[in-house]
Amino acid sequence: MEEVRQTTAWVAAHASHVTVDPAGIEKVVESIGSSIPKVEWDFEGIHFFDGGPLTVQYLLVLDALNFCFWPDDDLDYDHLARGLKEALEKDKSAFDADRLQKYTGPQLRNLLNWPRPLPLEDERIRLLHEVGLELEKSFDGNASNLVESCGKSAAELVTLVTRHFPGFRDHSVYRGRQVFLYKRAQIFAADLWGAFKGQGYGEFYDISSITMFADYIVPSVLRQLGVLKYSSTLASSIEANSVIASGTEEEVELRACSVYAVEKMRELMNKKWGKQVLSAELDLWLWSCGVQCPSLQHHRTLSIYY
Ligand SMILES: Nc1nc2c(c(CN[C@H]3C=C[C@H](O)[C@@H]3O)cn2[C@@H]2O[C@H](COP(=O)(O)O)[C@@H](O)[C@H]2O)c(=O)[nH]1
Repeated sequence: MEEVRQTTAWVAAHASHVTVDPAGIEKVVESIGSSIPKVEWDFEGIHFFDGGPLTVQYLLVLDALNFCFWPDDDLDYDHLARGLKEALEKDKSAFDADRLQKYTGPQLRNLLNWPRPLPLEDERIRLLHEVGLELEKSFDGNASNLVESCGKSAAELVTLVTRHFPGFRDHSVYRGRQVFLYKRAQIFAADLWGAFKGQGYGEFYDISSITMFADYIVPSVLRQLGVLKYSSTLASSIEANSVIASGTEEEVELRACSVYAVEKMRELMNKKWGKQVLSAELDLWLWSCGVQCPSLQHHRTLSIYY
């Protein structure tokens, strides 16, 4: 995760479309006071949880598919989390490694009870197959074995996930440098931590090493709060709902500056209030604000990473 912190900080220092405003950070930190509003993991009540290895399997499948809902106006993350939960409740073997390798687009739609093709459906299927194949090859079919092999380290879990599953290697090249975001790999660790309440499969001694999860909701919340400022051209293209191509300077800056800004928020909170705040907690609070405010316009990038 040090790579994520260092490379996103470099982008923030060289960015020309997105600025992180220290005064905006100061204001937000002042306004929330010494404790961030506590948001419970699964505040929506949409996730599968049985307290055992099947939950780990569910979360890996969920985070393998946790990206790009916006091209369909009616689709959002809730549909995925709830759809996969209901599928698993109906059929406990739905996410067995051999089954994951065989799903087709129409079968996935059917599983999620979604009436039309999903955005980036072929990619979703490719990633499901990848997860099934690698689980079978290296982890006896079980995501719980993957988690057990990380020695209760979230950083090690992210390393293992990105080493074994190429689809989780979320990075970009920005002005000749490689930038690491690892959004879905990190959110998998945070989801385990949240679902298992820091115990069992969710026990990580270094959960503080996780950064925020660079998606399309949190940047728009940070902008609304005055933490991020956009150039006028970037602001107009987001307002016009134009697609911002994956890997462009604008897109990388939006994501990297969000990671950097949340790290700065947490540093300031630690300094001001002497409290260890986790980026994962700040993230969940910011994300929950964003999804409760559907009028917030977010950037639109076709990407398998978020
Ligand atoms: N930064 C950040 N991004 C997150 C999440 C989550 C869900 N986390 C769950 C974990 C426990 C909670 O109870 C949450 O349910 C999804 N996303 C991203 O949002 C976007 C979907 O938006 P919309 O199209 O409106 O549904 C998409 O990029 C998706 O990848 C998060 O926590 N943080």
